[in-house]
Amino acid sequence: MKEETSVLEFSVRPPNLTALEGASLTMIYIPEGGTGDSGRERTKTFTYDFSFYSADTKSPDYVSQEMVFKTLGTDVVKSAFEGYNACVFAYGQTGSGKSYTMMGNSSHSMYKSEASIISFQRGDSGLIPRICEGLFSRINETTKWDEASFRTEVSYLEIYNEHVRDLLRRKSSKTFNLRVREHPKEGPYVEDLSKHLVQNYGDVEELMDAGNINRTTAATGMNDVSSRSHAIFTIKFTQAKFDSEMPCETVSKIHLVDLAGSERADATGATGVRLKEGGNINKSLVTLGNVISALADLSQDAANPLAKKKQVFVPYRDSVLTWLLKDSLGGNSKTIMIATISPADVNYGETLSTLRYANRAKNIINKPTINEDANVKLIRELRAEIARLKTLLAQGNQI
Ligand SMILES: Nc1ncnc2c1ncn2[C@@H]1O[C@H](COP(=O)(O)OP(=O)(O)OP(=O)(O)O)[C@@H](O)[C@H]1O
Repeated sequence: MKEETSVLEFSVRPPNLTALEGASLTMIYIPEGGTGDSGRERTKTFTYDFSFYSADTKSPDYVSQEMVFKTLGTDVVKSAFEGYNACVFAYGQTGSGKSYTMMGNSSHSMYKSEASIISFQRGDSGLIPRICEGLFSRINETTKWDEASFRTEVSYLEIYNEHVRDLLRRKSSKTFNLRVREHPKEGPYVEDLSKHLVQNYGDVEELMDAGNINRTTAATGMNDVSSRSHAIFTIKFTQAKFDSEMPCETVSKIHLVDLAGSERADATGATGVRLKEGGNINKSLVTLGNVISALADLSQDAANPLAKKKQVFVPYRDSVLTWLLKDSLGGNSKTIMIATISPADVNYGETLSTLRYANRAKNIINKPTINEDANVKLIRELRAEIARLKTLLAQGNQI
């Protein structure tokens, strides 16, 4: 997706299957002699804003979690302070590193055992904890000088079989099957979703850990610690300050999304309940694909003013995921899509499909705007206009 806004990058995780290969900025190369169809064209070229290679820690091209945060996450923190909405979502087949990129290894340790939690390495934390930490470190810096006051709220939900579940509300009958509704001004939201006021990074960490334990996970043929649901961690960040002696308030919403595996159900050897999950997960992802395609068509149309305008319908409401992410897809948000791919040649087909999906997404143009009080904005603009007219008047008087 573009901006005005969006960055698209892909990352390659270390192999847990067979062969190891790498990726350059624009090329994924799978060597001759690898598994699969020998007549198949082996080299495909794609262009993205960034590519991150993390398959081999010893490689000179190796990119750490910290570097990924510095390249993408710091912009999300900056956008929040400027009053823009932001969204990061990770897309890719099961086991390709979506959860690792978004949450890091801490969440997986949670699923495994208490002992793993102790062995969790700080350097392995992903974008969500780093973005939250970045927000609070900047809040502390700013409040030291008394420049502004802040309010930060988080919520954490999962979409599983097209039902929304609150990952942070315990002991409540309203945890499952929450309704998605649409506010005329603020857009789609989840009714009765719990929101938690947080004062520091420690508060966020506690909630993240609780939510991760609540996430539905199930083993599949492809990944033992596989998340079969889409998870959305949302931060609502409000900043109040004085701008040219005028009180002003900005509100930004940051969605951090870990999508379920994008592979087809049959590729995982799934049966029964698992197949049903696969079907529903695909429904959300198919709709996401349709939304991305429709938006890409619209963007191409807009870029060509001479062409006859097509009637394009964007099917946001066809799935819970796309409805909730409506603003992040072609709307008021700075959106980053991260496509994660496996370096194993056995995953050639899925890798290619992920890269094509991401290639389509990069054509989308979002229109982010600063979310601030309309009256304060009007007064600021009028003041700027008065200042401009005064300057013109002064210049006129000099002639
Ligand atoms: N860049 C990486 N460096 C080290 N380990 C990684 C990296 N990427 C992924 N892994 C490891 O590979 C395994 C699978 O990754 P992960 O769970 O993030 O995949 P996923 O795409 O989220 O899968 P799912 O769709 O099932 O949720 C995990 O054990 C994870 O820690």
